[in-house]
Amino acid sequence: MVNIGIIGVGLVGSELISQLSAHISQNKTSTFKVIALMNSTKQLLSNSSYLPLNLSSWKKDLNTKGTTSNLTSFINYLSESPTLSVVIDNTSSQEIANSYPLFIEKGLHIVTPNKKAFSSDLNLYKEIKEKSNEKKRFIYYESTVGAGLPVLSTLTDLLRTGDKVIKIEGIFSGTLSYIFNEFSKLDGEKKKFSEIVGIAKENGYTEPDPRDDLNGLDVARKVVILSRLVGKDLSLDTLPVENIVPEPLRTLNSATEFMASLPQYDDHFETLNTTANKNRQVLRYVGVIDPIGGKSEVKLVSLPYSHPFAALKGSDNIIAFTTERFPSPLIIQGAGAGAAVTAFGIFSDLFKISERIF
Ligand SMILES: NC(=O)C1=CN([C@@H]2O[C@H](COP(=O)(O)OP(=O)(O)OC[C@H]3O[C@@H](n4cnc5c(N)ncnc54)[C@H](OP(=O)(O)O)[C@@H]3O)[C@@H](O)[C@H]2O)C=CC1
Ligand SMILES: N[C@@H](CC=O)C(=O)O
Ligand code: NA
Repeated sequence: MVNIGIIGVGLVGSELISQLSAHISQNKTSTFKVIALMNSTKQLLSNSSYLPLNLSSWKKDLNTKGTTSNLTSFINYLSESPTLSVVIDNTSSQEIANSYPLFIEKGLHIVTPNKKAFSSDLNLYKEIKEKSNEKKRFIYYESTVGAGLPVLSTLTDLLRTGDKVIKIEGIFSGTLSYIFNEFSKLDGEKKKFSEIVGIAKENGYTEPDPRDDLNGLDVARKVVILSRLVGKDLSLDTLPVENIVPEPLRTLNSATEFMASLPQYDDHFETLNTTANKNRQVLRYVGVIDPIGGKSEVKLVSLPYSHPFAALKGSDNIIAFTTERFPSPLIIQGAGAGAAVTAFGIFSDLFKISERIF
C-alpha cells in the first residue's frame, strides 16, 4: 500500500482528493490510501491502524474531527506508518517547502505542484536533490510547470538520453495565456482587462494572489525550475522579469484589495493593447530559457497574429524545446492551469512513485 498524507486541500488539493476517491472506488486493487489531511488550521489523521480516511466525507470530518494543524506531528505520523508514505504538498507555502529535507530525512517521498522548493534558495534546491539521492526517496513535481502537461518528464528524458538543450521558450502561465488570449486579439468581442483577470481567478487558474501571476513571478519560477534541470543555476534575483502589475497596486495588503483596485487601470492596459494592434500584433507574456546565450528572461511581447504563441486558446501553455535532436522544436501544448489538469499531474506523479517503490 502507498500511504498518502495531503497538505493543502484548497482548489488543487480537493480536486486531487476527488480524483483519488474515484480511482480507489473504481479499482478494488488500488494501492493508494489517504491517511492524513491538513490545511493551515486543522489536520485529520487516521488511527493507529492507519486505516484509510473516508474520502466522501473528508471536508466535514476535517472540520468536525480535525485537530489543530501541527506539521511535526503530521509528518511523524506519516513516517511511523508500516508501509512507505508519500506526502503531497498542495500549498504555495515557502515554510512547507523549506521542510522538504526533513520530510525526506523522515523517510517520506514527496509529490508537489508547489514551485517554491525548486525556484527559491539554490542551497535548499541542492539539499533536497542530494538528500533525495542519499535516502533514495523520490520527489516529483511535474505540475509545477505547465500543470499536468509532461514538461518536466520530457525535459528529463531529453537530458538523460544525451540530448543538448539549445533553448526553451513558451507561454508558461495559464493565467496570463487566458488573459491575453481574451484581451489582446485583432477581432471579436473584448472584455475589460480587470474583468478578464476576475474570470481567470474564478476559473481557478491564478495563484492564490493573482499578482503572483501578473508580476511575472510564477513564470519566473517556472523558468528557474527548467533552468536548474538543464544544469544552469539560475536564481530569481538575477532573472530579468517584467512586472505588469501597476506600481501602486503592488503593495496592497491583499488579493481582494488588488482585485477591487484593478479596474482603475483598464485604460492603461487598453493603451498597451492598442499600440500592439496598430501593427497587427497581439500581446503575449513569454518565458525564455537560454542556457547557451545566458539571456533567459520573462517579458510581455508583441507578436504577429501568425506566431504559434499567438494562436492559443483558454489557459493553454505552449513550450518549445529546441535541442540538437529537435532543431525544429519539440512542442508541448495544452491547458497549463486549472484544478483538474493540475491534480492530474500530481496523481500521475503518484503513480510514477508507486511503480518505482513496488
Ligand atoms: N491553480 C492551478 O492551476 C495550479 C496551481 N499550482 C500550485 O498548486 C498549489 C495550490 O494551489 P491552489 O490549490 O490553487 O491554492 P489554494 O489557495 O486553493 O489552496 C492552498 C491550500 O494550502 C493550504 N495551506 C496554505 N498554507 C499552509 C500551511 N502552512 N500548512 C498547511 N496548509 C496550508 C490552504 O489552507 P487554508 O485554506 O487553511 O488556507 C489550502 O488548503 C500552489 O502552489 C499553486 O502554485 C500549480 C499548477 C497549477
Ligand atoms: N497560476 C499558475 C498556475 C500553474 O502553475 C498559472 O496560471 O499558470
Ligand atoms: Na507539467
